[in-house]
Amino acid sequence: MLFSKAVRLRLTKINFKDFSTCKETWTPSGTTPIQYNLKDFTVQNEPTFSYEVGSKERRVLESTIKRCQKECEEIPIIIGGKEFKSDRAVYQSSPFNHKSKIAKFYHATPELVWQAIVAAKEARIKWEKVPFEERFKIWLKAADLISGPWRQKLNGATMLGQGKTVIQCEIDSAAELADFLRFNALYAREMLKWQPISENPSIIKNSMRLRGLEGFVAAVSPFNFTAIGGNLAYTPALMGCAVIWKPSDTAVLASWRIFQVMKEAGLPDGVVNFIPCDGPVFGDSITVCPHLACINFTGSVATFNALWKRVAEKLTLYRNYPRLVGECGGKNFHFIHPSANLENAVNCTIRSAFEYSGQKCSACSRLYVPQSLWGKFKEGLVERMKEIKIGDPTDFSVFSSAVIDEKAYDRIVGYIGHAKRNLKILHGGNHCQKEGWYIYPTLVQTTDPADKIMREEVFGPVLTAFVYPDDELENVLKLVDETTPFALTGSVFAEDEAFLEGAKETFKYSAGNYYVNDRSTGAVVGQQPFGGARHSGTNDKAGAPGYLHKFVSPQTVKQCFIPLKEWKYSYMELNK
Ligand SMILES: NC(=O)c1ccc[n+]([C@@H]2O[C@H](COP(=O)([O-])OP(=O)(O)OC[C@H]3O[C@@H](n4cnc5c(N)ncnc54)[C@H](O)[C@@H]3O)[C@@H](O)[C@H]2O)c1
Ligand SMILES: N[C@@H](CCC=O)C(=O)O
Repeated sequence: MLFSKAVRLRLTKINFKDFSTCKETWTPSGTTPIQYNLKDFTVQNEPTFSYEVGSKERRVLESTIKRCQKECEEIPIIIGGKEFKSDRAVYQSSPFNHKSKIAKFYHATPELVWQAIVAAKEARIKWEKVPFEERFKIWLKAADLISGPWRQKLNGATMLGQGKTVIQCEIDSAAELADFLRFNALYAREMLKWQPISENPSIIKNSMRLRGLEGFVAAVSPFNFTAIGGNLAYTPALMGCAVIWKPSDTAVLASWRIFQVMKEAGLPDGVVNFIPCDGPVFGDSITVCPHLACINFTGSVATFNALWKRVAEKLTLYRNYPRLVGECGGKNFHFIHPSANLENAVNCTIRSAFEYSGQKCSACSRLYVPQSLWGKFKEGLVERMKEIKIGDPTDFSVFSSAVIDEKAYDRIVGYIGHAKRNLKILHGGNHCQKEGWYIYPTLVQTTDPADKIMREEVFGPVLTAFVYPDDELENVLKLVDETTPFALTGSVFAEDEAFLEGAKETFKYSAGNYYVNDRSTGAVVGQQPFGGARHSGTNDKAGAPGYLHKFVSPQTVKQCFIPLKEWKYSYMELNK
């Protein structure tokens, strides 16, 4: 059965054939009802709330957090709408209080992964026939649920599970997630409008239909952005694919909330299957299936390379060439020109390097400052770093919290150890794992611009500065471009227009998201489509229309209305 009883009841009230007149209203609690004309809807970025003391949103979030902290929620594996468990129980705990378990879940066995593939393939047959307008309806409803009644459930799960402060939750699990759903529905609608030319449609009619990918899509998501998991799993579904979604172990609760919202919005069972699993077990299971149509991945370069290699080894096994969409790591730069506005550059650097403890793929981790500005720049950074409060994010006065888990803690501590032994630590360098995985904001100075700390992704609150002689500007620009294999984000700070023009050319391939006089983080769906090339990924730009093309296999149809009465060409007759 394609739809649950509740969804069937809802669908019978709506005439899906006449979308030019269909206006449906959803009323998320506490928000103004939004009217969508499904043929011509427009969308806007979801505004973020302020969480002032005494505000309604703050009260609701605080009570959600309390409830969530009291229970350790049990989360099932979901295959074709049915719940499963395995004997491999795993717990998600708060990074800032590793004794506090917030969720118990189960790792799927290879057998369950295969069962999910079968369920997805079956669900796809019916799902692909569901008209796009009907899919848009589900997506827009889900976005409204996220803006309204589900907002704090998502924010609470992201705060407790991934250690994000309220503003970091709000821009991720509320705004970015709702934006992905609404903007992708809009982009899909625009995509449908394009049709090939039919010079005389009464003789020949050309058309193109957008088919979902044949087989199944495996969505594999990282821990650090709740919204990215939602985009990875549900954008292929919007385009008619069926998905098995492996969330990150350290973001399971927030990912589960997305799954619940999409179900409530009316997504039929089996279209997206929720499969928590050990990473390599999942990778090995999906890559031996001939029906693998796409891996939609975000995470580290090492994991994406491992998956790519597995697919390459099995290439002749597959019915289709699997599409590999991968957004990976970064080694993002802030380049300060002598003409820069110092205060802006310092503030932007603090936010980019230390918000969410540097655990954004876009976080600034290498800084280039001219000798002429270094004294004041360093002073400005250190002054602000002393003011940064690190702690439990349920205390709304903290700027950032602990890093995600022990593995991340050990990796970052390793880089700090390297800096202590070989470089100069200007501020910070301390860490403590007693209660949570705490690493304090750290500023390092290196005289070797090719040191490993300038080349490798640290993914923590460690910023390394290289001070360059003002008269070496051109060489340093080239150095910035050539130092690392990554090309995700980068920012240039300058008031000198001629320099900015030149730098834009030098850095043409150094960053997929290039910023001028702004921080290297904080891309907004629809405004700064996100992704990088080189080893930062396949640069398919989440949050832009082109992304959707990865999940369709278009079919061109030419229909002829005039029978062919002669097989010979006329010139053949003339030459007889
Ligand atoms: N470019 C972007 O848009 C973007 C966005 C967010 C995060 N990132 C990157 O993600 C990384 C941080 O996230 P992470 O620590 O969750 O990354 P990760 O690579 O450790 O894990 C990502 C996902 O892959 C799974 N996994 C691990 N091994 C696997 C395997 N062999 N087969 C299949 N799946 C496997 C994990 O369980 C997880 O769900 C950083 O490198 C960061 O830069 C990039
Ligand atoms: N899109 C986010 C980064 C996502 C990766 O972690 C930003 O622009 O800061």
